[in-house]
Amino acid sequence: MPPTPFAPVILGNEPGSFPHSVLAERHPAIIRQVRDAFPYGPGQHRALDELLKSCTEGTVGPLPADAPDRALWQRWGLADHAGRSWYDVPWLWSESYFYRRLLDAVGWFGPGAWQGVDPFRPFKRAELDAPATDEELTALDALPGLPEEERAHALLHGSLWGNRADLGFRLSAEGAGTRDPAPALVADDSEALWSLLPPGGTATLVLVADNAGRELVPDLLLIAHLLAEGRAARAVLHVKPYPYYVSDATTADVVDALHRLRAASGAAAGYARVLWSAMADGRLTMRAHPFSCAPLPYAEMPDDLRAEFAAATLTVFKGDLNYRRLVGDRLWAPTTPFQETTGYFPGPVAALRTLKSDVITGLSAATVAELEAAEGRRWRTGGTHALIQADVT
Ligand SMILES: O=P(O)(O)OC[C@H]1O[C@](O)(CO)[C@@H](O)[C@@H]1O
Repeated sequence: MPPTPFAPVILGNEPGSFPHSVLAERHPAIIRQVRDAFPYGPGQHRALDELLKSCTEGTVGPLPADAPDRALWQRWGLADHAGRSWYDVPWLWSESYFYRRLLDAVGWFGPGAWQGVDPFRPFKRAELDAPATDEELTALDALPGLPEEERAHALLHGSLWGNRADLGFRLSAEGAGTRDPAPALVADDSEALWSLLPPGGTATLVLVADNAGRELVPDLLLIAHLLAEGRAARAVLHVKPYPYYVSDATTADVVDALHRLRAASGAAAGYARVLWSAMADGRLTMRAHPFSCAPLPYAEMPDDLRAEFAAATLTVFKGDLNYRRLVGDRLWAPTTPFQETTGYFPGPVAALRTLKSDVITGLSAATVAELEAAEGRRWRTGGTHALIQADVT
């Protein structure tokens, strides 16, 4: 076996760093926004106050004694991290635990009247209902006349750039895009990806979703195209079992997105019909595995999930957080081959991601030099660059 490459795990304890700003500024802002969005009672306000104090100045505390997932979290690192500063434990862990505690504070896990009320729903709904979503759905009407390969390319890129909450259907150069051209991809293994999904094949595609709203809609459109054109015989959409990282997609968000598509006119409604019937006959299924919200890299996934990914023709991970979990939330040298960091993965795997955190692998030295000369470190976190990477060996 080749030696496992090493890179330091990212922590949030360096003032001035991006991870530190997420813990020190973004998390308090999220608490403020959630508090403003709901008519919570005194108990919830008190719990939010306590969380705010704990996550900014305090230490990681235990889960409530009756939490249904207490044993799971103990195994996922709570036993080791309890009592330590939120800044000194792995950043991925700290962020995940923040969302878990936020749900406790607002009563998501119940019992009680607030059980199952998603504290991020107003933000997700607003995005789905925005006029920009209408524009993006209308843009689909340009697709039906195009050759299949061009439609597949446009929808793959729509799903990729949807991670920036921007469908941006970028048709090939001669296509009818009205937006500014997308910045060049920093890595593009799309040929390898397509090689596993030929038209008329028998592929099983697993798509590990990221955000709801304007990312999930183009993800669903891509799945609809793959099923309709026989590039996938079956698709499995992995969503989160509970609200997470503000906008991550849950089952309820998929239902909302499908309703949004079904209510649209033109080509969008046609895609909705494909999806609706694929769900009815079992060609499209959903999974909400507990590990989807785990504070751990996928290298530590449980056996049942490993078996599921092993059986797929291709697993596609969407978005920044899933990328961090796929390759490991570490400060890799950017030229570390992607395939070296995903060597543990049990089947062919691809990532569609816009760059929103420091983690990066698989770039050429020339690309890194170019990005750094132009932008310093900003290209890593600004969400203006994207990649399609694949390990299909
Ligand atoms: O929605 P995405 O693409 O997973 O991005 C979520 C991102 O939010 C951050 O955690 C910051 O909160 C990123 O670094 C992270 O990976």
